Amino acid sequence: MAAIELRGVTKRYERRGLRRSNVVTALHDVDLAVEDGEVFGFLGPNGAGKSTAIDIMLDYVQPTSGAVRVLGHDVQTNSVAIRERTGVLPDGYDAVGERTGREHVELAIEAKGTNDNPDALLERVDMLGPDSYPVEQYSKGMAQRLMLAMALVGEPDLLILDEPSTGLDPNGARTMRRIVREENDRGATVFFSSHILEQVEAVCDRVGILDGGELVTVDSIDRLRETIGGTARVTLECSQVPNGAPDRIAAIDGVASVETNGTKIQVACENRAKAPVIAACHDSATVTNVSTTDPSLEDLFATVTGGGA
Ligand SMILES: Nc1ncnc2c1ncn2[C@@H]1O[C@H](COP(=O)(O)OP(=O)(O)OP(=O)(O)O)[C@@H](O)[C@H]1O
Repeated sequence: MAAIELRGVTKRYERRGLRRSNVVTALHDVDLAVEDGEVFGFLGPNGAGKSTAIDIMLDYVQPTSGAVRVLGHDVQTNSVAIRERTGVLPDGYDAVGERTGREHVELAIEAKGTNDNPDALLERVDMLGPDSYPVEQYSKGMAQRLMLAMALVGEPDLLILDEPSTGLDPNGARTMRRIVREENDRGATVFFSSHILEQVEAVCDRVGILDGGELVTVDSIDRLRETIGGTARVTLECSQVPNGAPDRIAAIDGVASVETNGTKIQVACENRAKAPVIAACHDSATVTNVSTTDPSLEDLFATVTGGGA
């Protein structure tokens, strides 16, 4: 079963300007199915429509047209049933008020009617300790960790995390990745949007890339690498770079550039050309070391969206 299903979803907003108003299409005819048990990463440049799509999944915003089902329910007629089984980390949460972090977690437990242990939840996000003072004194990263603890209440079947790494230091980002994996191992579906491509690459089964309101691609990162290509790099260290080797490598289909530096040959090429490059070098020299890097998700993102990450 699909945990999240969007069919032909379009969302238009009326944007009121100082002089005149116009209509913005935030999502255009989006079809998407996130399977039960997946970790799905939702990527896209600023203004691509990611938050709008998430708000529609949570029934905070209604689509102009199209249908949305979450955990088997229609979001517009059954949002209460969905929210009971979903943990949400909203984008840009502003921690205000005099309640402590622990009190916020207790309220979330009460609202969901579960018997979670607040200390255990706070400990999972490394917030046991700073949990006892008012959240208005929290830093951005602390507020983000607290929101994550609240999202985990009740072992939700679905976690929807909007830009979960916002404000987190590297330790916080690692905690976030660990929790995403633990929740997924428990059986939860995790859907999260992010600009931080390494985060997505580290934990996601599949990614969807949204650009200008259109879902331009949905695939596993490995398959995206294969289909989109991008630049791989091969560095070969030889006892001595033989005459003619750079030219022979440059002639291989898919090779973009060849540079030599002392006993090193550095090659930029398409993924498919890596093996022939290594073989050509082995044929003509004694190779002492080979290292390769795949095109990064950042390269893929730039290729798909026609810009930078
Ligand atoms: N309430 C609103 N009224 C008018 N336009 C809106 C509204 N909310 C979003 N938009 C517009 O819809 C488009 C998509 O915005 P959205 O916030 O969904 O993008 P996003 O991918 O989440 O961006 P970011 O990565 O910057 O958070 C943008 O052009 C934005 O200006």
